[in-house]
Amino acid sequence: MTREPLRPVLYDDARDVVRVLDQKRLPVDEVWLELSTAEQVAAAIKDLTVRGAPAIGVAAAYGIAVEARRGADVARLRAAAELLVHARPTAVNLAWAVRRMGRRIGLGAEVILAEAHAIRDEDEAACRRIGALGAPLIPPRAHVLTHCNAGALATAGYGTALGVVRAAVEAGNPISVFADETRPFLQGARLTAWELHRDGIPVTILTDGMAGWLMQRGEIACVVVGADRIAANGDVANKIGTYALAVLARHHHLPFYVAAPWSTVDLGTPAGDAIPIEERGTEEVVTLAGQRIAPVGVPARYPAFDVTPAALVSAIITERGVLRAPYDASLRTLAAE
Ligand SMILES: CSC[C@H]1O[C@H](OP(=O)(O)O)[C@H](O)[C@@H]1O
Repeated sequence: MTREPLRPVLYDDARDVVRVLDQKRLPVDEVWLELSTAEQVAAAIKDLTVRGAPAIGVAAAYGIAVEARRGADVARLRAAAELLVHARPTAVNLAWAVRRMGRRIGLGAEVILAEAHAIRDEDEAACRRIGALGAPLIPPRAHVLTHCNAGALATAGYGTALGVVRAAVEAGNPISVFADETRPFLQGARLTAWELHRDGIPVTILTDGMAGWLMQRGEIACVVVGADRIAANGDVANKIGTYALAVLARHHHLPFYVAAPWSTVDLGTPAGDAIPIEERGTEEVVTLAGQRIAPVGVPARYPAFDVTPAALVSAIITERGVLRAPYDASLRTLAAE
């Protein structure tokens, strides 16, 4: 059963607030927060209240629009843009959205809000197109492995990797999903499982590290993940753990697909080694639901993303088309269109 489409970032025109579904609270509580300043939106991006490359771009766009609608002058709007663009470093969608909004600063609140709405609407349309182009790649009755959450919760709606899943199901392919829990924020166990279960799509949670064994047993047909930044050579930054899945998929001769809107492609970054990788506080690693799980005094690491070399990517599914290697050429060709 498919319910009301899930859209995690909305704008209330009547009350001039940005409404975000608090993804720290899912799946236990569905809590909507109302944000009225750029500072509040930046904080919500930083603490993963709203997360996912396209979703944080949409949130930042509305963070500038809400300031404009509440009377901010050009100086304040530029300060808001500067604050928001630095909220997280890896997902290029954030900088892309803020840069696009920056070109509207000075043109009036209605023009600015209309641009934010356009960014939101275009992203959901891109996700639906990605789904339509990606669905035919999924084998009949496949068990699809995904990592983190590249679903409606990570976008304006419908999702990228989960958009491919949704479109395959809508096309009548009775697939099911294995969702890596994706420590430490548990985007898979908490968010992907919640949104697919909500849509009646079969989903099974795996702990991180199980996928290799299931691949070895022939229980996984393909991998479909999202992306936070795709470099000009096709290298892909995505949630930490993605690279390991790409290596395993290659070892087991399984397709490894990346689904992302064109706003995630960054032709200004030549290769993956130039993508800034966010290092988050290690409190998230040594605690689980607020409970300490590691000895005090033992250090931890938390790079929030890794980079999968283009050579391990079977195809990049965008709304402009399905790209194949060599990606430097295929990305350049689509950019020129
Ligand atoms: C559709 S992009 C989703 C992308 O963003 C996630 O990171 P985070 O949850 O930290 O924002 C992850 O890398 C997903 O693939």
